[in-house]
Amino acid sequence: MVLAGAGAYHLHSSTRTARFVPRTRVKICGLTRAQDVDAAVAAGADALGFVFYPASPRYVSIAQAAALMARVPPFITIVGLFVNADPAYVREALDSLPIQLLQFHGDETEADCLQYGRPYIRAARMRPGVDLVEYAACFPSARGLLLDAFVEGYGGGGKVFDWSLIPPAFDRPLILSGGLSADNVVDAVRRVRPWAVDVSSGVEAAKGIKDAGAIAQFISGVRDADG
Ligand SMILES: O=C(O)c1ccccc1N[C@@H]1O[C@H](COP(=O)(O)O)[C@@H](O)[C@H]1O
Repeated sequence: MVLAGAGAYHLHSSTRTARFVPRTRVKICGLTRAQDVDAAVAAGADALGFVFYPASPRYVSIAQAAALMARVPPFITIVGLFVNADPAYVREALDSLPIQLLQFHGDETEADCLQYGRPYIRAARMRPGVDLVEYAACFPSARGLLLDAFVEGYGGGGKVFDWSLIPPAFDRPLILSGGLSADNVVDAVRRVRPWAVDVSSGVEAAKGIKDAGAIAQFISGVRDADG
């Protein structure tokens, strides 16, 4: 590996040739409290996720989200997460809030995701038998594929999936999630070399309540793995 500014050259797992990998982006998801937004920003998060799925313990209303998002400084991406939402609700959120990227985590089709004319990432619920290449081909307009473990309730389950299900030469931006924490993120980044990692449960003291120390440790682990 050769260090190069904010990124590094790593051996590509399938071709064994060196490939430049910029620093791994970090998204902290499921923020419900002002102090947790501040902690994620202070720790160096690249993106913050807000869950607009009423069944989630991390659900925030549009009014709550407005207050939380107002704290976010420039150049940190604000992500709105939806699960099989009524399009009118998504539109209301987009009209009222500074959401920069949509995350669709339910059973949405590409047409469902595209109707808002905004950049989006599409969650793939990973379990044995899922063909990621085939799945990704259904979402050519997605800016990236977010890989999460298949869990009841669509996501945020704190469960790790088998990373060997990811095809080695997959050529779309990958956001790795599902049961990540400071304990496994170094290994995850070194093995998968994703574009970004996304975490919710693994940096929580309780559901929807983030732990500032765990967020800082998580991001520090990602930086170590990048090093
Ligand atoms: O966070 C939630 O409650 C949630 C609910 C429904 C769909 C997705 C949700 N969160 C996303 O799930 C993954 C994995 O989270 P975890 O780290 O395993 O808890 C992550 O992308 C969250 O953004």
